[in-house]
Amino acid sequence: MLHIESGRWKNPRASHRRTNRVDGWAIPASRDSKPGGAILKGMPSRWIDADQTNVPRKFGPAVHCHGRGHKIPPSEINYRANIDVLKRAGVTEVISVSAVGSLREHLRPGMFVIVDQFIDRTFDRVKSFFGTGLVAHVSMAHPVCNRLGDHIEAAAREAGIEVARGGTYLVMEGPQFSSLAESELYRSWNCDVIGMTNMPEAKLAREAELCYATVAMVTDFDCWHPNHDDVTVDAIVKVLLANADNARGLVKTLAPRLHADTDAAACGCRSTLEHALITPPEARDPELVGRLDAVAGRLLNPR
Ligand SMILES: CSC[C@H]1O[C@H](OP(=O)(O)O)[C@H](O)[C@@H]1O
Ligand SMILES: Nc1ncnc2[nH]cnc12
Repeated sequence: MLHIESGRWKNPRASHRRTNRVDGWAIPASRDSKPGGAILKGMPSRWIDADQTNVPRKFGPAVHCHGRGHKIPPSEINYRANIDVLKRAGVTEVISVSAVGSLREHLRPGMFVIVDQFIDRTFDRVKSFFGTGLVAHVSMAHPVCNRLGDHIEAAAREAGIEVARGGTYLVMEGPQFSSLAESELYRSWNCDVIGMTNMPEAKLAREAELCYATVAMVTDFDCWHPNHDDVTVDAIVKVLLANADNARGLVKTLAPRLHADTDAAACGCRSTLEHALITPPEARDPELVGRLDAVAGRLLNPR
């Protein structure tokens, strides 16, 4: 529902120019294929959704991946454009704040879960920046940044938020919610929470060498719990609104911690492409190489 990605930028002025030059990934043709609303116009002051999150200005851009007014369904989000534009903006850390259903008794609505694994059951989304003309295989063994997870956990505890560290997020295609048989299947796979948006986002963030973490805000018990009603949008929105202060509190507490982290630059997430490109330089498609100037610029156009 409220889904933002935040990070820090190195040089807002320069990134603004670069963003205007290439408006998202793959030169989007329509307004809806552009990244989420808050980042559309490219002005740094508009990227920060201060009215929604009170994100301190220096913290960086916030992107509503469903667009303003929640008009874009999970399958239609241009995940590549969102990540590409964040990379162009100089963002280095992406934190996804996502509504999820709980698949576990102990993960109750209102709790925040810092997930550390995903099972990707989506099937109708483009999942890579790479492809014919330049093939890359990055590791997704550990899909989230543990360093960011540590900061989020510490910030949540400081802000007095009930938080669980670790958990597996099942990403379903949607937009319909799960059947009872599906919900039970995911529980039997030891999944902890379920949502519709974190894939391919986490994969693309990894390809773009961004640190990525998810704060999953539990809003419901999906449809498996005998003592709770089946999930509805109304119920989700109610829980989200009741927890908006916690989400704001977390972001506020987190921002100074991230800025003070002198280990960030050496984080392993920043070099995931190092041994991932398999197509030799002479066989690469120049057009694709050109489009990858932000995502893989560190390797393709070393300074
Ligand atoms: C509003 S119900 C379903 C919707 O909520 C979650 O979105 P997000 O991850 O952006 O918070 C879920 O994944 C669905 O897209
Ligand atoms: N039960 C659920 N299933 C899928 N996505 C969700 N987002 C919030 N609750 C959800």
